[in-house]
Amino acid sequence: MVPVKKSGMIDRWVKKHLVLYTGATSHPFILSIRDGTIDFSSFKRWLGQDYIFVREFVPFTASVLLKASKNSDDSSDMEVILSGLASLSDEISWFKQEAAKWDVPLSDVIVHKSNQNYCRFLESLMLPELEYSVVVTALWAIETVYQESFSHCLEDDSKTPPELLEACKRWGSEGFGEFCRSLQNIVNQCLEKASEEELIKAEVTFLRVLELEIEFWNMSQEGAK
Ligand SMILES: Cc1ncc(CNC=O)c(N)n1
Repeated sequence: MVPVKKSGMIDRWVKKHLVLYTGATSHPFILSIRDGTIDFSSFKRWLGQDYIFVREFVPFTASVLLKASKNSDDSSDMEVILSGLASLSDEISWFKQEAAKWDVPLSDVIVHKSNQNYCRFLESLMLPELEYSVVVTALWAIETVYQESFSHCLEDDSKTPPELLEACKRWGSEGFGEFCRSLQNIVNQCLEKASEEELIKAEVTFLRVLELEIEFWNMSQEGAK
């Protein structure tokens, strides 16, 4: 049997699933920020819901860190994931400040169904039996969707409202892009060593993240349904 070449798996998956990937990274919600037509009530809805999501994302990232420390032979994996985890502390403070600025009461946000589904998915990935290769793929995908999305709002010809620039820079800037590329290298290395079964699980997980991200943007744009 001819062995399947597995290097650069992420690039290949992105190409293979380009329609879904673009659906998540150039969603109408993001395009409405980019062209300045966004309805601020949508932004406020996103803000309140994303704060809830990020609070759940902290233990998820911690669980990936734990698996990196046990499973990876490369200690730099742990350092990259730790830096991501550490930056979430600042991110939570930013959400609180931003919410105060926009009069979004974070204490009584009603968790929307799409957000609940996403948080439940994160919980399922925290189970100890889930392989490091699968969960680090999810981490990469979750971070990269935000990176690519918000970077569109910083492009030269974008008309992003000044009030939203800080949010866009948080994820769209070069620094966060560098972090996502480091994650991508980790994932590619991991997948080179993964079994065929793990590869399939990781690809399915990648696709599920894209779907959940699209649903999250839909919810932000369309409101409670
Ligand atoms: C729904 C969603 N996906 C990805 C991110 C980015 N990661 C951490 O902030 C996020 N904040 N929210």
